[in-house]
Amino acid sequence: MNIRVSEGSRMDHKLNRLRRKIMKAEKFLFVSTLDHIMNSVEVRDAFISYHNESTKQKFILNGLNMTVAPSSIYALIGASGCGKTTLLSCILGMKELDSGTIKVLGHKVTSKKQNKVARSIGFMPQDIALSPQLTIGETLKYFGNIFLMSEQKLEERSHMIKELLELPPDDRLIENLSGGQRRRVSLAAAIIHNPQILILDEPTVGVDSILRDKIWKFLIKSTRESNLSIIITTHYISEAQQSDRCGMMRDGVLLAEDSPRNILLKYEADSLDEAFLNLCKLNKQVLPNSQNPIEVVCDGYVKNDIGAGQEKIDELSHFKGKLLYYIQIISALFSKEWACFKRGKMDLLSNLLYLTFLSIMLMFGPGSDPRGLKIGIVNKEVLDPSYCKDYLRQNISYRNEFNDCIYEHLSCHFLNEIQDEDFIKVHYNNFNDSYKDAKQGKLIAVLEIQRNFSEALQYLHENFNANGIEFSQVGVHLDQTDMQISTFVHNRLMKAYFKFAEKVMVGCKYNKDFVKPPLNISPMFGSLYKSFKKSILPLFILQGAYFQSFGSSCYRISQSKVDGIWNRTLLAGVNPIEILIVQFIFSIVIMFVSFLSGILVLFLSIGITDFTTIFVSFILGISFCTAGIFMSVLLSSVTKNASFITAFIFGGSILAVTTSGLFWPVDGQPEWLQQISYFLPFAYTSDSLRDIVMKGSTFLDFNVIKGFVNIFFWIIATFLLSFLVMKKKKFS
Ligand SMILES: Nc1ncnc2c1ncn2[C@@H]1O[C@H](COP(=O)(O)OP(=O)(O)OP(=O)(O)O)[C@@H](O)[C@H]1O
Repeated sequence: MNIRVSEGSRMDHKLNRLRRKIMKAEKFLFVSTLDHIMNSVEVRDAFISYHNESTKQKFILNGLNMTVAPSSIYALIGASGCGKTTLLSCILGMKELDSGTIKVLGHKVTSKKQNKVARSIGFMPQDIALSPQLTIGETLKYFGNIFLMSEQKLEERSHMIKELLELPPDDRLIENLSGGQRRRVSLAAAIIHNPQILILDEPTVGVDSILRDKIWKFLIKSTRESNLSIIITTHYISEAQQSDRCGMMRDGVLLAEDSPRNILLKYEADSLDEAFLNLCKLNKQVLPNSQNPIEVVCDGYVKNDIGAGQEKIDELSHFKGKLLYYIQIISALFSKEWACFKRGKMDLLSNLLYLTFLSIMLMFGPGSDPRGLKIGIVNKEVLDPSYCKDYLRQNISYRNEFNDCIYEHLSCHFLNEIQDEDFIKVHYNNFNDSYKDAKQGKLIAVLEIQRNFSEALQYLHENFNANGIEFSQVGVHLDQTDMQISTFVHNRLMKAYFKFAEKVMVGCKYNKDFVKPPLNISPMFGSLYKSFKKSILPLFILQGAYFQSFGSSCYRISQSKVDGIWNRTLLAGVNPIEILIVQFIFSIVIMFVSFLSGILVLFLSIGITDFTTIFVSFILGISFCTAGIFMSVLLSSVTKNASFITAFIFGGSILAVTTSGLFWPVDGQPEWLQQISYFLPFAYTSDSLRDIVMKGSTFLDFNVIKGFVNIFFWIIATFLLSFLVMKKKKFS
């Protein structure tokens, strides 16, 4: 029965007929014993389809059947796009079949349930799927740990694999390796735990022929010495000749599945390439739902048990308990995160000190008075400014020697009250010149004082007659382009005028309250002039903290999905919740440091030193960061698209500024927007922080409670939604 077919030689017809008879006999023997055999992998009537742009259904697997025996190498060959990777994804449970069944080591595979035999499988995807910031040593250690290997076994196996695959030194970073070297590390990660089933998606691409030969020898030896089964896809059809069984795939079906020897015989070919070509010609007319022309012939089947990795879990749960299992997995995940994080020094520093930088910027930014603003002065009463200077130098009194009020050059007194540190005064002879400069942006305002300003003021004081009041008024022409600046100019000029008017009143022995507005404004919380920084800057830090926690956690999760390490970790039997717990701990520790340092720097610099205020603000902020991290989990479970995530973060920060009342009170919004603002997590939290800082509110105050309730609503909502999304779509 063991007839050798040397490559290149042609069989004569008689011999071929004889061999076909032998094959039929083998097939008969196999079928009669098939019921008692447990295959490593069984695929039955597998259908899977996608809808393309024109919403036409396209079958990728079209009623496919496949059988992989234990202790064998199964080579899956076929043209690019025929569905090989899709089939492997279904076997691994990453994709769900539309219909049909897949069994791995006797266990039905479904993408929704945790694969019971996950730790018995080793998978090398087509993409590298490794963390570029890890070294080779760290990568192998990571995979060894998540496969629950003991230190000693990991050491032994790493040593053997590194020699076999001729890997570069342990401390070389994956990102600095060549394409071929990366593929070899990826293969090493797939075989490190000595799996019972090995699924390799084009492992020999970019590997030189000598090493390729070495890898094949290793695979063959491994299958002979243990009950390891290997499914390997390859574009090098000649490689498949070394396999025990070969599946020739086209348009989602296996045209043939047999040992290479039998395929050569059956299709009267000298090489598998030729056999594949002959097969394709024969099957040109195969229709989408037609019977699959599969041929099942198996050699040397043996009864099999669940793989070594699974035994290890059972052993572990028996001896050490679930807790130890979690500690091992969580610490493996944590070590990997930390190794990646500490390597990016800039990333580390910017993450930890981001809010401190922001606080320092804020100390000098919003809330400080504008400096160096220029105002134009058109003083028609005293055109020459040096005359005013001389006059004030000699005469600062408002009364003469007879104690009479002097209504003379009062414009000089008024202009003197405008502080030089507030404004630079530029004098003009006429309004038109000043207007031209204002239009070019050289002036922020123009003050126009009438020729008979002093007389008009005297007339008004003595007669209380409204006629001619316009001559006593200073025309203030404001550039309203910038609201903040024009409000500042307005306030400062009003302040200067009231000071001047009060001095005139006192000087002339009138009641100074006469010129005061009839509203006596005094602050209940905060102080009249110094509240702005206190009321607004903590909100900047709060929003900054939210978007830092949201953005950095989102980036880490989606990057692990893009790198492929997310899928590979899940395929090793790790639960997504376990990965997310580590991500959460990692992010919250970073935020703890970043937010604490940021808030301390800011609060102390703006004079908030009360411990309770700092403590309550910190707890509110950290809870808010937690909501940000949960939001990132939700977003990254929906998509790993970097441009969408970036747009979401930027859009979200603008939304936060708009709806938090940071720049404009929420009460100023239309009612429908107010409802959105109070639903989103920004407005109530900002109100709470304002109250904590300005009124000294604590956890028991209503507004603060509202803030916390809003935050916890978002934490719970995003957690539940992420859970639901991940239940449906665990793999990226
Ligand atoms: N999510 C999807 N939506 C639509 N079409 C898809 C999707 N995933 C895969 N396909 C299509 O299914 C077909 C099979 O893809 P698959 O990756 O399994 O091919 P393959 O045989 O592994 O190819 P290669 O050898 O080039 O890797 C391809 O035409 C691919 O474009």
